[in-house]
Amino acid sequence: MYTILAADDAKDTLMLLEFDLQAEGYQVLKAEDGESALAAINNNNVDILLLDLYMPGMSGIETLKQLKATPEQANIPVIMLSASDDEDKIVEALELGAHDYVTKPYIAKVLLARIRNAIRLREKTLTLENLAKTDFLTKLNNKGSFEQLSLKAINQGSRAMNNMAVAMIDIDHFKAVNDNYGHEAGDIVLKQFAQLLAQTFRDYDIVGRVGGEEFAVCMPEVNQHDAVNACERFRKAVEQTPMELGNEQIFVTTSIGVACAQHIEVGYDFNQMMQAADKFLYDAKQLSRNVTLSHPPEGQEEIVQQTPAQTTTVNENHEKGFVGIDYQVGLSNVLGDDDLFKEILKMFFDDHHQDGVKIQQAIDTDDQASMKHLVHTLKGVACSVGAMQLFERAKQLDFAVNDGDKESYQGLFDNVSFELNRVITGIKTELNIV
Ligand SMILES: Nc1nc2c(ncn2[C@@H]2O[C@H](COP(=O)(O)OP(=O)(O)OP(=O)(O)O)[C@@H](O)[C@H]2O)c(=O)[nH]1
Repeated sequence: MYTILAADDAKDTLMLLEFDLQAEGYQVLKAEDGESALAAINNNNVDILLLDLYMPGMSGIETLKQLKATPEQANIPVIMLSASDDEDKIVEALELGAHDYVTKPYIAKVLLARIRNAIRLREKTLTLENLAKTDFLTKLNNKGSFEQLSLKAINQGSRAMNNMAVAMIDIDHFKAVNDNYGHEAGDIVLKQFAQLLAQTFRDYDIVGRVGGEEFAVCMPEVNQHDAVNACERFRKAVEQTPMELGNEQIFVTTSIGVACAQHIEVGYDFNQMMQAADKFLYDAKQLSRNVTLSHPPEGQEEIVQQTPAQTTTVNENHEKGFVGIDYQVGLSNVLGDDDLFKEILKMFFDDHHQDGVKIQQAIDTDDQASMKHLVHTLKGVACSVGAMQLFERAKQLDFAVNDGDKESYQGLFDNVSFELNRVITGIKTELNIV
């Protein structure tokens, strides 16, 4: 149902308008001066404003100017009502952005037709506004809209609002998803990830996609403890929720940085808070990934929530046993001794679950010797436990290391890391390692 606000100082006109418009099924709000009209627009979703030119206090022209100066309200169509034939005023109103004008006493049939016209404009404008605010792929708020809504929450709620938290959320090793499954599959993962994000947070949290594989949540009225808990709930949900890629399911993980502020006031620098959350996200990526990181509450250690292993994993073989491992190949290497093979897998887990972090460090510090040792060892043990995909990927990186082809290290390593995470998580799950 459309809501029409009628602003006129003549009570009889207001009554008549209410009667005619309600009969057509519109919801009608009434204001007797410009100030009350603007207040009513602030507090309601007004679709059309019928605005008298001459009112005591704030005139129709002044009210129109203020409305057009408020970005979120500037697109509400305004139909001026005028008993005068002051053509200059009517022209002025139209030039200030009024959609139409109607002379009083009005003819109901004509006024209703003009309102229907204005409603068509309103619908088109709302559609365009929504398109401009929405991320085309995930249908979440885009970056601009996320920031605008968060600022609005600060400025609207500031009198009552004590706390606010912002989380920056990034999918781990997303490039490897694209590389291994294709860009289209990457898009499907982004959509499902976004859906999970919108489902997990509260309705009044503001959720947006702020970069390629980067998302953000603004949580009004939340203290740090609750914000970190909410993010942890989401991080675990991601870890446990299969992303459906047609015949295949893959699992991804996510890293999260959370920044909080207390005693939020009008004009609070939201950008600063986003930057702080971004910094924690960066630290989370450096630390291990699949982790939520936030600043310490007064006098306490940094808040880190983490599961022991990263869990970027694909589980298409899950029901068959250890993910990413050809069990029969590994088993045959120990002459079919099942218990011994499981012990070896446990040793593989103990010795190599941090290899991803170590190799990344070696790349970052250009430590060729460590790189060579780590990759070569990983390649060898991957083969001996039957992790054949991991073996193939480590082999390619090993070649590049031997050739000193540094430019390709990071790309090849991302593939190794992705596969290593699958294998490590599979072993952890199958052997119930906590
Ligand atoms: N499919 C798809 N991929 C995207 C989109 N936007 C960005 N990407 C990809 O996201 C990847 C981001 O990779 P990186 O910034 O290297 O980060 P990452 O691989 O997620 O690794 P970490 O963040 O360090 O864990 C790039 O490969 C981009 O091409 C998109 O809309 N669709």
